Amino acid sequence: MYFYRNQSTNPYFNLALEEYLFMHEQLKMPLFMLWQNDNTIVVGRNQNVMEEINLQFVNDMNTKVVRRNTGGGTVYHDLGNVNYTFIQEKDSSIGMDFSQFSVPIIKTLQKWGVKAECTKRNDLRINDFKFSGTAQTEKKGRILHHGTLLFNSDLNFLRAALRTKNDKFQSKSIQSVRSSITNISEHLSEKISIDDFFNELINVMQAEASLESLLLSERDLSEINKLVQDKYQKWEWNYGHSPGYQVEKVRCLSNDSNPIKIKIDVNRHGRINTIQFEGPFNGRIQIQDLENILKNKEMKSAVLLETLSFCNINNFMPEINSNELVEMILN
Ligand SMILES: Nc1ncnc2c1ncn2[C@@H]1O[C@H](COP(=O)(O)OC(=O)CCCC[C@@H]2CCSS2)[C@@H](O)[C@H]1O
Repeated sequence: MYFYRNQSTNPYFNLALEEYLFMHEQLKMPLFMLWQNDNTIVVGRNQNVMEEINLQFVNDMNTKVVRRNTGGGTVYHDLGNVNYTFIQEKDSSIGMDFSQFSVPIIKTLQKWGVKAECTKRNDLRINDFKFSGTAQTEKKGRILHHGTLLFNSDLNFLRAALRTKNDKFQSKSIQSVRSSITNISEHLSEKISIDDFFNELINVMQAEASLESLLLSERDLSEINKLVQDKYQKWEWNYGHSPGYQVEKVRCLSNDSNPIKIKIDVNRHGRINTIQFEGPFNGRIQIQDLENILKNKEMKSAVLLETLSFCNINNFMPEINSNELVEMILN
């Protein structure tokens, strides 16, 4: 089996690398890769970012948001979380049973006296608390199966980043399955570092199949970086790609305690189909102008701010602060 210890912690690069390894015909298989992302939310292919994350917190904390190619829910990664990826030919023995990929992880934890179990959804749990989520995809007779391992992540940060408001969403997007979570390190009786954990996992894998290091060429790296530029760093993929949705939310301006109801219909490219404001502005002709001006604009801070400044909203509706309005629309 080929092994790649990916040292990059940049999520855009890492997801591009995974896609490249999976799609590249000439690369060698089966492959096992270990990697980490620094401070990142990773959403599933068919999810709506706006429905899954606390955008305000994520922006304030400079957390990156990136969409992956596999289905399933939203997870948080930091340097206390380890990711693994298997890429191999799909033989008939796998079928829909991906539990075999958790065997090395369960064995590694067993060495330290920790009993982990694989659920029907292929989550890994200790005493019913989840520490690993997995997802997979298949193409051209190959499968990619990957998973997270919470070793000593910041679980409070994780909960805050994934905490959502009570806004009403309607969409066909896949919802995350929220669970009670735990870090592996909480269950270890000896002091074991994340590097020890990496090394033990590699030892266990080595005992199962001899590992040969995979080397990437300059050409591979330049193709991966192209994928970063063209896809993984782009708003269009990470935010815009969500299935279309409608959201209804209630917010207040800081200088007015009357609630404003905002109804937004967003298409599958992240653009506003229609937007309606109800409340203190009811009946004002200018609000209809505002609703029209916002049509077809991306649900993106810079675009909305530019639109509002272009139409000089503060001249005709001085009670509205553009920054505040954009926050209300997006968050
Ligand atoms: N890092 C991490 N590990 C395990 N569980 C997590 C993590 N972050 C959040 N969660 C919990 O899982 C649910 C979502 O569970 P859900 O089952 O909906 O989604 C998943 O598990 C997807 C796993 C994707 C794995 C990929 C591997 C490499 S790139 S990402 C979330 O609401 C939290 O309760």
